[in-house]
Amino acid sequence: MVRIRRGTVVGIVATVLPLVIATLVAAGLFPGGGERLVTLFLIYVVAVIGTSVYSGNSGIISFGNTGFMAIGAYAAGLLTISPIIQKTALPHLPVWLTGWGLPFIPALLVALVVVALVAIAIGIPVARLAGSSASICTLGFLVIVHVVLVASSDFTRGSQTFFGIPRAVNIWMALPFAIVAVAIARIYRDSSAGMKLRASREDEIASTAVGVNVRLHRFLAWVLGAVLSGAAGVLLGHFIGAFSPKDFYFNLTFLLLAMLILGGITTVSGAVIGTAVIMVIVELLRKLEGGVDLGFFSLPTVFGLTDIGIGLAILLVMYRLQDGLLGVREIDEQLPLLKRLAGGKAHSAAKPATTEAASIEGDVLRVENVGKRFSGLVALEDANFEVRPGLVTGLIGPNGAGKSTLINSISGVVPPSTGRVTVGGVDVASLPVHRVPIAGLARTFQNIRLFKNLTALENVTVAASAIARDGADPVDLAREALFEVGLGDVADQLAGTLSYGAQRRLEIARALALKPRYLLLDEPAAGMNPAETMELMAVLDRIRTKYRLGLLVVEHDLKLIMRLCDIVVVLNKGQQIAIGTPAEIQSNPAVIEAYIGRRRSVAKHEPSKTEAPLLNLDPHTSGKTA
Ligand SMILES: Nc1ncnc2c1ncn2[C@@H]1O[C@H](COP(=O)(O)OP(=O)(O)OP(=O)(O)O)[C@@H](O)[C@H]1O
Repeated sequence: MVRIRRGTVVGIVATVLPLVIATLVAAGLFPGGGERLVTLFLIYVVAVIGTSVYSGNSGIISFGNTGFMAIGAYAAGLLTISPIIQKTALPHLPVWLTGWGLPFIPALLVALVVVALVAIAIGIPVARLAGSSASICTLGFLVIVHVVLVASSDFTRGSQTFFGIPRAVNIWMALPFAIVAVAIARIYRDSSAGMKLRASREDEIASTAVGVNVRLHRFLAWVLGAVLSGAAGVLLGHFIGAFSPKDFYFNLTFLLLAMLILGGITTVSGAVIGTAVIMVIVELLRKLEGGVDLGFFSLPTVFGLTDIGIGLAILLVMYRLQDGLLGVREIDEQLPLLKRLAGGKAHSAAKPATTEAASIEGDVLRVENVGKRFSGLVALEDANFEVRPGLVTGLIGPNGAGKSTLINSISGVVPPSTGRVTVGGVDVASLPVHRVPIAGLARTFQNIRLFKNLTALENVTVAASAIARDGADPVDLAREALFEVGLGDVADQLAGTLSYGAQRRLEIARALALKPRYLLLDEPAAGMNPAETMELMAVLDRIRTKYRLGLLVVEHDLKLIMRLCDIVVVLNKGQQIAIGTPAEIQSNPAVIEAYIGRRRSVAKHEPSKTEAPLLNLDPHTSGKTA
């Protein structure tokens, strides 16, 4: 079930209020031209929002939504066109399509079913793609729709005008559609599904690592956006009454994308603002395009002035504001008054986690003969060890030893070439990557991989919603995890604006929200100052005791490893060379040789460094030795 929060409702009201006011003003004061213009604006709002549901949340620019508008317009037009006009305009129409003459709403519903079926068929391959490949695919779809419409002259009159569509859409018809489109898009954006897709937009690998099925969510957004675009096409068709395939091609696509990008692609309110701004620019420039005589000065006709103006407006806005006029946050998340109405800052008084430990005794994480080859390079060979609940296992080794490769293999990000990883007997490698966290394994990354344009709370909520069951609210679970790492007070800040140490802890909170049995930490203290490292150690020590979590920690900071770990595994050049307690590892000749060998080769090139101790693993006296 979709939870609709107060903030979402405030956001919807704040976004649709200007639409309602514009409608009332146009209908009351400017019947005729003004009313027509605002009706077109409302239809464009539906169209731009259709594109934004997929493009804004996934970060993949779609050129294909205009294709869905065309399908909607033609499908509904075929059903609403009067049988008499149909006989003259489309004499070769198959019998089963003739004489329907349906009212607007039933025709709209049938057209939306057609659009949804096409979107489902196209969405299966499109959802598998990311970035520019997906964009090119949507462009291909637009071209195909155009060519099919031109070629299917029995149904569409080919490239000639398809006329006789009843003008069933006026301002009062367009307004509720625009309101519903805004509401659907905003509810989707704030829902757990929308948040997951936005997370994948920020970092696909990290989102998969917290249980997001990226393909599924891309697919859902694609179909939802297509249906909204289809509705916009039906509205436009029944507003203008006559159209041809070129009306739903590159020009319209460019116009809609300009509206979306200018306002801010990631927000619903940005889509509405962008639509309004571009409509104003287009109207002004269209008046100037044909030349204007001001009496003392006359402007000549400038061909293409409107398109040039739109292009310049985008350039100007992007130059100053990379994320569009509104940026990455909705209008109600920026204006203090609306923020207060929506509930303001996150309640920092939320209870710290009291949830029972998820660890189950006996569910050991076993790494059995794990190896990884990258083409000819053996990055890792025959790693064998266990991680037990409530214990901290350290993974150390010189640079290039294979530590990250091993963590990636265990967490499923890079499938191992040989061997098995099991949790309580379940083979982790046999699971899709996004199921690995649900099996009890969570991780952080060597280079911080947060969803930077999502708040701290949203970052953690994405993970919490992967495991929330029995009506548990993921937001509450996320707040608990934030408190656990001492970030309760910054819940509403964008992750990218947090300090480095806080970002590292936020990654841990995000992993913790998955309620894992095992937490894999890839260099959690990298780049931290001593105070931040101490704070981190306290957090790690607390959570492993509290939840009986099994921790596997990769670290170059041997001081931290010796203080924190119960068991240490040592890798060198892809081989597991030792395993034992910190004291055993400290006196292990193979380990000393691995580190000393490295120091010797460093010393050859940098003689001044020979004065540093070769290998000092004493937690009380060592510095960073690797
Ligand atoms: N995707 C990849 N393709 C090819 N080679 C890789 C890839 N990832 C890692 N390697 C290689 O595998 C070896 C082990 O790398 P890995 O990053 O696991 O080492 P590490 O112990 O984590 O090093 P560091 O401490 O510097 O992070 C290195 O030789 C590295 O160049």
